[in-house]
Amino acid sequence: MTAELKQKAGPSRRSLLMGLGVGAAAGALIRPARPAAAAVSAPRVDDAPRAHPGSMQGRVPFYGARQAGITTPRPANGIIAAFDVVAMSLDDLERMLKALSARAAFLTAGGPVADRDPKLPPADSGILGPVVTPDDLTITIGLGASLFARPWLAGLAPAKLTRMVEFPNDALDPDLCHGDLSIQFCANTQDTNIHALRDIVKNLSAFLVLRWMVEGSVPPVAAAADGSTPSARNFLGFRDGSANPASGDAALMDRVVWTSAAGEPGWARGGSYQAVRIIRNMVERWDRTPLAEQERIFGRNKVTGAPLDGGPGATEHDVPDYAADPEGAKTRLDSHIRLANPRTPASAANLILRRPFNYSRGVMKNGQLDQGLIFICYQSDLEQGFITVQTRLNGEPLEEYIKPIGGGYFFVPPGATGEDDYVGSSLIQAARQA
Ligand SMILES: C=CC1=C(C)c2cc3[nH]c(cc4nc(cc5[nH]c(cc1n2)c(C)c5CCC(=O)O)C(CCC(=O)O)=C4C)c(C)c3C=C
Ligand SMILES: [Fe+2]
Repeated sequence: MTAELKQKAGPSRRSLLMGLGVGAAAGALIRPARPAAAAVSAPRVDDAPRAHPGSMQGRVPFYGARQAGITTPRPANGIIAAFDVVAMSLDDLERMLKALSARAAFLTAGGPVADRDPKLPPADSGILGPVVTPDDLTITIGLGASLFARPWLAGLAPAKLTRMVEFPNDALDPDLCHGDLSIQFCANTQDTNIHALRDIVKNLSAFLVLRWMVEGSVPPVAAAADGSTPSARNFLGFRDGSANPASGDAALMDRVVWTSAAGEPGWARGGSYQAVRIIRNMVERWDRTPLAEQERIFGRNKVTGAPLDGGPGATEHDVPDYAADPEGAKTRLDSHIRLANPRTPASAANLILRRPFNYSRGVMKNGQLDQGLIFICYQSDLEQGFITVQTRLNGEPLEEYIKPIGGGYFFVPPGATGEDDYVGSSLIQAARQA
């Protein structure tokens, strides 16, 4: 059909879609015309999707003594992916770690992609266009217990790294568990994370086989003045992260998050243990549960996030006084926050830094929403941290509404200090000297 004929035939499908929106265009074909007074405001051509309001130029340095993505502010989007490593020797592993660090350094810094040669597959997926925007991307690399089963890494496993075992309320799906290596991607937009994942999958295909991955997000919030990540609501509607230790407090992070030389192989100093749990939420059941019961289960006010023993002006940052409530009249003894952190002198050793994302993956075969929490936490000691806290939570009333289905434990090695270094270099050196 010529352009002239097209014009005579009436508005094109493209102009209908642009001017009215897909739903309105489809509706116009099947619904009777509405009276003019009830019409919605006139469609405008500039109603097309808008660009992301942020500049996407924010950078979080990849190089540093510690890996980024742990105590750095949490952006709105995350992906956690686990891989099996194809490496027959220590040299292979070193090649993989060097290549992975090089890709991560580029992706987090951003810049133009390589020139296009029509005879070759494009160097870049093109998802972000010809110039990769850094978008506050962090790429955090962790190593699983199974990697340390390789003979050439014998005796070098981090002291507390184990394979995740099933807790009583778990229904672990083997296709969503464990892995030799984890990569946590965090950025302002999910496109940036997906671009980075695709880049790594492509450029490291000789060494890394994707095992499982989950995408998540949290409502965007600005970092606190000290660089800590504020709370954000989870899919049960509660503020999550209120009592997180302040990630902007370097001395606290040295104790809670980063491994010291004590009890660990020397190469592991300055790293952190990463516990990942994919926890399905039974949101339909939750949404039929009375508000007061929901609040008792967590031990916090749903709107303000304040502990239940607070007065009218209480805030989410108030510290509950459990000593004044020994019977649990205000904050139930089996409430989530009281079990997770009883706030005794002894339980100070079990602090963890949480960095979760909400996930939503459509509908399950039984017609229920597939939603939940990608629970990710970091600690200097996996046994004292996640494992002890989860053990205290076993049997909590919240279990009626949640089901852990996957995850794994990983050790995040110290960071790469510059372009001539790579994540995992201290491990490779230790293995060569062993
Ligand atoms: C083993 C560790 C934890 C798991 C697993 C976990 C799952 C989980 N948590 C929420 C929602 C909330 N958790 C909150 C506090 C909180 N949770 C843990 C640990 C685990 N949670 C800790 C250590 C704490 C802090 C306790 C404290 O110091 O007082 C809260 C309250 C607000 C907050 O501080 O973040 C909420 C809400 C869900 C939905 C969930 C599994 C799906
Ligand atoms: Fe929690």
